[in-house]
Amino acid sequence: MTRVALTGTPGTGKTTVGEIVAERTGVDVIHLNDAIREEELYTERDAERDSLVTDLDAVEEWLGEWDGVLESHLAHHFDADIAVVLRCHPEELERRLRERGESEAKARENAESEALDVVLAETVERFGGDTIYEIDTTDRDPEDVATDVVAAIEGESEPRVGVVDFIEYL
Ligand SMILES: Nc1ncnc2c1ncn2[C@@H]1O[C@H](COP(=O)(O)OP(=O)(O)OP(=O)(O)O)[C@@H](O)[C@H]1O
Repeated sequence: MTRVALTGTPGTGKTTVGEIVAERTGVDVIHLNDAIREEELYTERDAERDSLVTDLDAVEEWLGEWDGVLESHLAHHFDADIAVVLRCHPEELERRLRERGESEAKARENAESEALDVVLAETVERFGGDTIYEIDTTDRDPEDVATDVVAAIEGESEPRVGVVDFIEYL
């Protein structure tokens, strides 16, 4: 097994898809956001944003030589053999986040970040183009998206970047 970074803007479906991939393949999946809280891998609490400031070095150390699927919007900040970047049209992303109970401001902020390809750009900067599998989840079932992720993990599909253009949302 190798290490896979499963990343994407919040709401693109990483947790949902990660769980399906784990069930289908038996591969170990770490939901990093949970681990950061449970293992106290943070430097401080950001009271204003009601969030934790991740200690990237502490996470790196905690991960050690672990192999499996690392699922988080921060997953691409750590070493991995391949990166899978989930994408979602900003309008659908906003809807998903609102349905999940996020504030309008938070949903809008994430939708704008998705329109600007922020996570993809960060992932390309770290991984280069040859080990990234970008997958559009818009109008798709999580089960179908999981099938694409498994294909990427098992080396049955080609790396690809540049599959969406959401800039008109802005
Ligand atoms: N392919 C999909 N189609 C429709 N809805 C989806 C899809 N994937 C996930 N969802 C829904 O969107 C919401 C967000 O999904 P999920 O929590 O898996 O996203 P996430 O990327 O892990 O977010 P976060 O980074 O905040 O943990 C959930 O309510 C989920 O049911």
